[in-house]
Formats: sequence, C-alpha cells, structure tokens
Amino acid sequence: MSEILTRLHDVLEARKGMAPESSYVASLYHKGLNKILEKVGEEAVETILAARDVDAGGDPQSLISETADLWFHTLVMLAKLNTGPEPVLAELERRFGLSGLDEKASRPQSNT
Ligand SMILES: N=c1c2ncn([C@@H]3O[C@H](COP(=O)(O)OP(=O)(O)OP(=O)(O)O)[C@@H](O)[C@H]3O)c2ncn1[C@@H]1O[C@H](COP(=O)(O)O)[C@@H](O)[C@H]1O
Repeated sequence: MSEILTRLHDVLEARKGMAPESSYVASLYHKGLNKILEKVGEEAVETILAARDVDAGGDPQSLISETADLWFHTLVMLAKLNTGPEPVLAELERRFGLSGLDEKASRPQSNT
C-alpha cells in the first residue's frame, strides 16, 4: 500500500524544473515553500472540518478526499525540501516495533 507514496514521490521529483504552467505541482514549486505550507495548513483545516461533519452524520467520502489532499500536499512539502515518504514510513515502522504491537498482532489471541 505504501508503494503509492513512493511512486507519487517519483512523479513529484520529476515535476522539479518543469514550467509552472505545465502542471499543478510544478506551479506549486514555482510559488515557493510558503505557498506549499499554506496549502498544507489549508488542507489540514479542511480535513478537521470534514471529520467534524462525518461525526455529525455527513458523507464519509469527504473526509477521505480531504485526507488525501492533506497527504498529497505533505508529500509536495517533503519533496520541496528534498526528502520523501521513505524516512517517515521508516520512523512509523520504528515506533511500531518499539511498541511491540507488531509482535502482539501476529500472536494468536489468548483467552486467559
Ligand atoms: N494527488 C494529487 C492531487 N491531490 C490534489 N491535487 C490538487 O490539489 C488542489 C487542491 O485543491 P484546492 O481547491 O485547495 O486548490 P486550488 O484552488 O486548485 O489551488 P490554490 O489556488 O488554492 O493554490 C487541486 O488543484 C487538486 O487537483 C492533486 N494534484 C495532483 N496529484 C497527483 O500529483 C501528480 C502530478 O500532478 P500534476 O503536477 O498536476 O501533473 C498527479 O498525477 C496526481 O497523481
């Protein structure tokens, strides 16, 4: 599943050096880091509002869509700063290993 993050990152890297009018990501790079950070903030707020809406009985698809927008713009931010999803995924894996949850999840449930 995390393969899509890596493949998307490859596309984001390929957008570097392209003309701003050629693509949305290229236009974001040309507008600069502050514009990208503004988009991350905007998408975070939209995700929070969608979560509140779902909690109040709204359409769950809007939360999925806003979360995808947030993750996407976060990947653009990382790419702009010459990093990608791999170190973030590695950090999550490290924390998961530290918690011992990976072992617990693969162990059969005991009734005692
Ligand atoms: N996953 C995405 C993706 N998610 C969201 N978006 C864009 O993010 C923007 C967010 O919507 P908004 O309404 O908030 O933004 P906006 O009004 O268009 O822009 P602003 O004027 O607010 O800056 C929309 O233009 C969406 O199209 C994305 N644009 C591109 N991708 C991926 O990135 C790849 C490269 O994209 P291009 O650079 O456009 O070729 C594509 O192949 C896709 O896989």
